[in-house]
Amino acid sequence: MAISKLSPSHLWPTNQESFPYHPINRRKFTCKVMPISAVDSRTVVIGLAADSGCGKSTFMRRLTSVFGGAAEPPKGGNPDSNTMISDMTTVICLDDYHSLDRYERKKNGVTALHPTANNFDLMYQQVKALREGFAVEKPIYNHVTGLLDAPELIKPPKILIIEGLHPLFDPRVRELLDFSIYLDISDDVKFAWKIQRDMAERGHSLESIKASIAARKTDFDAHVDPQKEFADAVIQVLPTQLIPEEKEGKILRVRMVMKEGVKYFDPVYLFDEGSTISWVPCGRKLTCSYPGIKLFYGPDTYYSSEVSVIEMDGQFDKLEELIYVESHLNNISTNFYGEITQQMLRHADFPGSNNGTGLFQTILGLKIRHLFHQIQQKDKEEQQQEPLHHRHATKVF
Ligand SMILES: Nc1ncnc2c1ncn2[C@@H]1O[C@H](COP(=O)(O)OP(=O)(O)OP(=O)(O)O)[C@@H](O)[C@H]1O
Ligand SMILES: O=C(CO)[C@H](O)[C@H](O)COP(=O)(O)O
Repeated sequence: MAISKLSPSHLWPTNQESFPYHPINRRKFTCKVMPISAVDSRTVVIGLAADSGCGKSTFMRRLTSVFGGAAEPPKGGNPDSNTMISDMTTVICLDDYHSLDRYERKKNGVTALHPTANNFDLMYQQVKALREGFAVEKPIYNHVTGLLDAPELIKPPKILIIEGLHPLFDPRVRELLDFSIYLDISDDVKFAWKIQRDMAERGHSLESIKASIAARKTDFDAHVDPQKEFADAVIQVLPTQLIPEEKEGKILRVRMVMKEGVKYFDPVYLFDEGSTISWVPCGRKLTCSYPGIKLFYGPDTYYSSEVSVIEMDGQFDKLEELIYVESHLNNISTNFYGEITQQMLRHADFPGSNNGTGLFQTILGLKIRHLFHQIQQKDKEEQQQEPLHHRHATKVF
């Protein structure tokens, strides 16, 4: 069936057994009513966009660890839940808003990246509700069976992270985000990572990996990639320029593009804010084997927005020596000298810990912590100015 002929009943599963109370189809969407306490600030919402296999889970592990406490699936819930909860954060996977299950997508010849296969109305309503302090019953897309399971209860956390293919696709959802990130992995590197994971860990053949990338390419280019224009920070992962023709993805050139003028976010800089700087730190204080390390910092434009870019090409030999580079970075929002290096050492076994992917993900984690505290502080000040009887109001959705 052509996509244009899909009716709403195809867009949302109506099988009562597998999905007993879908908020949109089975009943009017209601949220559990939760009182907003006088001292709590609202939920801060962060969006992380990337294609599948581009390092979202790894980034999430780095980010949630900055806030402390282990992130775990909801206790006693569906073992195939995609949600991760820690003391401060809840990470929800936007695959849960697929409106077509794997079999319906196949039947209709549509990929999970196409907007038709996703329920953006529900995504918007539920992210908005959580941001405003209401619990929601969110669907679960089961990656094992390819079906939509019964929903799970998500309570409003202090920090909500929505990660997946389309957090920046719908302008209504974009408006709800306090900060957004896009992981932009170049085709060569994406291919190398996919091969490494899907061949080595999942037993897929080279041909099937190539076919899967090709099948997704049109929808990726049309509906996922354009979201990077709207991100507050983009991490671009490219093959190194230190070795000519290197395309294996072993040595990476990683660029962090940071928009200017984003509320509560001051771009990181190297040595001198606003200057253009190229720096090879290898020498007495940093051990570098071939091909070495090169850093770059400077102003630029990105989709007509003013940005600052910081770049690192190459990788560290001794992670503890990262402190030397860290001491020349500014606006990094650390709580103490050496916190970036400490975080990187703590997760030395995560992919990308010896290069710019791990470094910039860690820095963004610290920047998001700073942004969260700033919003909290502002909420507190506003609440103190509000008359007491307004503060104890119970919100009804
Ligand atoms: N920074 C990195 N450096 C090298 N390899 C990486 C990096 N980040 C991720 N990878 C590789 O890519 C694979 C996918 O990473 P990860 O599971 O974090 O991605 P994902 O976007 O969450 O994927 P999916 O959406 O398919 O679950 C990992 O198994 C790892 O091999
Ligand atoms: O791009 C993806 C996001 O993770 C998945 O491919 C999408 O969710 C479809 O899932 P499945 O592979 O189970 O059909």
